[in-house]
Amino acid sequence: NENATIGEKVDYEIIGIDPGAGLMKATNQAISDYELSDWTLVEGSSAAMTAALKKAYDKEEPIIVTGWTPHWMFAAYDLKYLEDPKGSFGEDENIHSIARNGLKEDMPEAYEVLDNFHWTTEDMGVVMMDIYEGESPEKAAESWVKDNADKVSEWTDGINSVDGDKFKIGYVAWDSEIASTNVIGKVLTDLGYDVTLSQVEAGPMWTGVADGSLDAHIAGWLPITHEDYASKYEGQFEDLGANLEGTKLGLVVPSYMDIDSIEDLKE
Ligand SMILES: C[SH](C)CC(=O)O
Repeated sequence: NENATIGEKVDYEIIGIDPGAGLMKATNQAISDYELSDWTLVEGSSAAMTAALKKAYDKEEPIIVTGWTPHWMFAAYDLKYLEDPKGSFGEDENIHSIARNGLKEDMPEAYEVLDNFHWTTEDMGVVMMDIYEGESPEKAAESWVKDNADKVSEWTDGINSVDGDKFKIGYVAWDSEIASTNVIGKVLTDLGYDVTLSQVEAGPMWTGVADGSLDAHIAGWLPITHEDYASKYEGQFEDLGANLEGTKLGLVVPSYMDIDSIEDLKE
C-alpha cells in the first residue's frame, strides 16, 4: 500500500548480479555504511538482474538493482542512480586491458592490438544496444568493426597478420564485456588469430590470466572495483592501461520511484 516504506515495497531486497563482481562487494559495503541491516543483496547474474528489472519496469513496480555504466538499460528504460553521499561505490573508474606475462614475447601482434585498444562508452553502447535489440554478439561486433574501420585501424595499423595462432581471451557475461570482448575477438580474428572467447566468473578470469591459461582479458575494472583481484595477482599480469574511461557503479532504480538516495532506504 502507499504508506509502505520502500523496504516493504521491495521485500528489503536489492537485486544483484554474480557474487564475484566488484559491484557486489561495493553494494555490501553500502549495506554496512548505510546500516541497512534489514536488507538482503540477492546474488544471481547480470542476465537475471536485467530480467527482473524488465519485469518490474513493465508493470511500473518498485525495484532496486545493482547497476553500472556503460549499460544498455539506461537507453532502454528511464532509470536513475541513487545518490551515494557516503561514497560506498567510489568514484568513476576505467576498464583496463590485462595481459598474461610473456604475451609480448609470445604474440607481439596480439599484444600490440590490446595495447592500442581504446574506445568510448558511446562505442560500447552501440554494440550493447545491437545485442539488446536481438543481434548476436558476434554479428553486433562484426557490424561495429565494419562501421568503425577508421577507429579499428588505429589499433591495428602497421601490425602484421598472423597465421592461425591460438588466442584465448576470458570475460565475464556482463553486458559491457560481452560487447567489448566480441569486438576485440573479431579484430584479432581478422588479423589471423584462431580466437577463443572463454566465459568465466570474475575470479577465474583474473586467475586464468595470472596462470597463463588465458592470454588476456579486457575487463579490468580498476583501480577499485577489481582491486582485490589485482592485488592478489600483483606481478602475475601486465596492465596495459585503460581501454575505456568513465565507468560508474551504484544502486539503480526506475525514475518512477520517489527515492533519490541510498539514505532513503533507511526509512
Ligand atoms: C559489474 S561491473 C561490469 C564489474 C564488476 O562489478 O566487477
